[in-house]
Amino acid sequence: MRVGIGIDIHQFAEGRKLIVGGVEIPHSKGLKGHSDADVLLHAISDALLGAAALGDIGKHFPDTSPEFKDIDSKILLRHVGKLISEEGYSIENIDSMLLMERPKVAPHIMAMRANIAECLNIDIGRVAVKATTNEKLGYVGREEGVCAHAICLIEQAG
Ligand SMILES: Nc1ccn([C@@H]2O[C@H](COP(=O)(O)O)[C@@H](O)[C@H]2O)c(=O)n1
Ligand SMILES: C[C@@]1(CO)OP(=O)(O)OP(=O)(O)OC[C@H]1O
Repeated sequence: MRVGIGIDIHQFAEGRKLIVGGVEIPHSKGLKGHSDADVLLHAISDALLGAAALGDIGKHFPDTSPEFKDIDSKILLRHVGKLISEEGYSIENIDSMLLMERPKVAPHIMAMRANIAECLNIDIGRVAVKATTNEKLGYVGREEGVCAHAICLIEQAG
């Protein structure tokens, strides 16, 4: 068994959609990035790549490449899932945590888990998404940005 960790941070910006876990969440502002800035899917992608020692998302999807401009991060996560399975691994479980002051994401958690499970072709029961505010402290508390942490376990398939 191998463990992986991923952390991502994106800044809030006016005029952007707020997309987290592949779900568009109604809000006055969204997250800024080269891609759709899906902070949760990026943290999960990095955790999986880390578990297999395959580098990080910046290596696989450079933010200098026009190919990835405004890309749906579900496409990136699907690609990471494919790399993991090509290396002979299956995913035991993924746990993740969003640090986000606002808006409340609880109503969207099931949809996020379903998106992640679909991208990785695993059972939804293997995917957890949780959220906490930052109690108004720091950049998260000031609603300047969002942070996501993810960990995963993978194992040799078969
Ligand atoms: N963006 C968020 C943040 C939190 N939640 C949910 O609220 C609960 C309480 O958060 P605290 O930071 O006050 O502990 C938390 O356990 C989440 O279920 C949320 O939905 N969206
Ligand atoms: C996903 C990529 C590529 O479009 O862009 P961003 O949306 O800026 O995301 P980030 O988490 O900063 O790094 C990975 C990038 O390569």
